[in-house]
Amino acid sequence: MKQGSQSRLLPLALDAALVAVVVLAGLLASIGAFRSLTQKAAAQQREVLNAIGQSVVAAFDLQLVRAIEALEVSGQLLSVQGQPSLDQFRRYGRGLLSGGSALTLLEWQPVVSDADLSAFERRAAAEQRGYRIVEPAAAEGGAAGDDFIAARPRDLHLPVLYSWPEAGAALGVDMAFDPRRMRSKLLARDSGSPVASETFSLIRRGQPGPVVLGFAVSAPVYRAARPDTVEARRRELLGFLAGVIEMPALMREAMRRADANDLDLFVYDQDEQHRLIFGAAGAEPAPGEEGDAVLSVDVGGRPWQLVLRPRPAFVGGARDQLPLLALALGSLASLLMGVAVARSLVIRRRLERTEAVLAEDRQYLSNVLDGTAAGTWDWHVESGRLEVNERWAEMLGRSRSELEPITGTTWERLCHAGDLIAANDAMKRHLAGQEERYAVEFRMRHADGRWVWVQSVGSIVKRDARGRPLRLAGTHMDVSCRKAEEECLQEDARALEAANRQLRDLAILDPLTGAFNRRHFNDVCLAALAGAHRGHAVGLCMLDVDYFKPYNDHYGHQSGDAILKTVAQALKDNLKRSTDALFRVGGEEFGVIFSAASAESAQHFVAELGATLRGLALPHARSPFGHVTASFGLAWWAAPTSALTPEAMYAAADAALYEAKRAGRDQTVFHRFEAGEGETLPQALTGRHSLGVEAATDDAVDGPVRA
Ligand SMILES: Nc1nc2c(ncn2[C@@H]2O[C@H](COP(=O)(O)OP(=O)(O)OP(=O)(O)O)[C@@H](O)[C@H]2O)c(=O)[nH]1
Repeated sequence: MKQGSQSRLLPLALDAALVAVVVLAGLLASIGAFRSLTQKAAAQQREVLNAIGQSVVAAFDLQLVRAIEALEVSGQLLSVQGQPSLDQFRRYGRGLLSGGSALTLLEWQPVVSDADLSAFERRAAAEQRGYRIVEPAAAEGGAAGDDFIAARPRDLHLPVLYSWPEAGAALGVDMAFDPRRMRSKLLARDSGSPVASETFSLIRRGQPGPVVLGFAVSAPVYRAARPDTVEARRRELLGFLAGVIEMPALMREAMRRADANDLDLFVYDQDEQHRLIFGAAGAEPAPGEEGDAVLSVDVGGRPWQLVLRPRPAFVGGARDQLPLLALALGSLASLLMGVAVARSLVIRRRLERTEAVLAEDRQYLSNVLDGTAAGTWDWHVESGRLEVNERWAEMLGRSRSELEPITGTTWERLCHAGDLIAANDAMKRHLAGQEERYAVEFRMRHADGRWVWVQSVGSIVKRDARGRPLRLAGTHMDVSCRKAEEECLQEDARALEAANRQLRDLAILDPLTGAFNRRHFNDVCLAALAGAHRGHAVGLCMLDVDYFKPYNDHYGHQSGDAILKTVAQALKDNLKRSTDALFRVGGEEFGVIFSAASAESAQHFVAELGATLRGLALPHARSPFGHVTASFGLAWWAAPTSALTPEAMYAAADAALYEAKRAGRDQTVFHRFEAGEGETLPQALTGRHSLGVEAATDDAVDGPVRA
């Protein structure tokens, strides 16, 4: 039991494992496709981001480049011209700040030594009223208020002498106060080219409001055209033409572009601890995340890093749904494939079970066929092919291989010609639907030459779409033994019938002459009367061979028998109708019952009998007539009724015979009875003329009953 359940569970477990493998493989493939598509989508997204990034950079880079180039050119020009005058500077300012430049402020910052500072301040104040050289009171000089103090003493001062526009400018502020500002300026001095500062809070004296972040691009101005060496540049430095750029203004267009694309923009200054110098409002500045587009820009010698971070809207909008779709469809397909595999496995298991049952049935059928020793046949109607088992051929003392190819013709060739028609008829009746089963018995030729009786039973097992028979199958049984038994039985029956017939003949026939015996007289007489009662006349003729005793005595008993036989045969030959009958009622006495429509025909009939006997001319030495003669007593009833009895008939005919004997023999006495006459036995004869069986004795054969 346990082993059985294990053997059932094992295939189930294998099936489940197979389904799991199929589903898993499908899911893995889907995940693989998802990942590859996701990577592809991410790459595409990066490309899009980079393209947007380029556009964002382009939004401010050109302005910057223009501003820096303009500052450089102006710086070089001033290097040739020397210190600019106020008017000259204003012209520069007007020119540089117009035409889409990123610059919002232009300053002239001459180099002033600490010793010259006071004189310089006085000269400047003479030109610009109230001019004072100051610096922010706090170290971080980004305040917009007036919290300024007189410039502290230092080796070198860089006071803003001119500013364009003047409003909000850091006029008079000594830029040397801030080492950070100075770092870029000194770099510019040494390199001979404009250098951007790091970003800082712009100084906007007298202009309250929010701190504005910006940076300055400082172009060095030398006393002569741009010196070749660093030492010469340091020595010849006249001052700086500084252009101020406000970050919000510079980045406005870039921001707009980033915003329009659902991107957050962050700008980092890479030179100093990766400082965020510009960021989208509300967005959390964070180190570069995966998915960010990072671009590097050179801003007047300072490396900036732009980070574009996709917002959820960008990710959602740009995200390709294909990977998710592929994952979903792949997973669904895997599950469906799993279901399909499971279904096919279930069907296969079911098929296996069905096949096992079928194999069992086949084995059972084979056992039954073996047990019954039946041959099987399977007839393919269209091709005529006949598939048979080995037993089918063995029945005929042959093997299948020696009969191959086996077709309907093979069967016909082996079948007895006398049985073919019956077999074919049975087949036709079954094919026509007249009989539910094809069942027939026929003989088939055995290899040793004898005939084997075969019982063939079968039926249609396959039809085409239109119901026409395609295949018939059935069995062959060797029924030779039964047939032989039947034959014996039939022979026995025939013998029995013959014996019965003989017995019946013995019972009703006289063994010597073959005429009906006396016992049967009554039956025949009654039958004749039954016909007579339907309105026909009837006659009974009794005849007795004359001088028969002397014949026996003279010729011997055997000759006497021969005479009796000859006489009986002659009388039988003269009978006219099937209802006419001859009897031997005693030794040499015969009776003839016959129909005769008239008295004349009855007499004629009897006369013919007499003539026939005479015609035989049988010699009789002891008869006065010289040959065998007989006396006839004829009784004829014109219209007998039911009252007429065999006894009365016999008595009447016998009486006539007696008269014929008395009258001299070899003659006929005729008694004619009209309607109602001679139908009852005269009282005196009652009991003496009974010819019933009980009255018949062997003694009676020895001599006629005489009245
Ligand atoms: N051979 C032979 N003789 C028989 C048979 N039956 C009866 N007989 C004989 O028939 C004879 C009848 O003799 P009868 O009755 O005297 O009559 P009959 O000699 O013919 O004289 P009538 O009838 O008066 O002419 C007897 O001798 C019987 O033995 C038989 O079956 N065979």
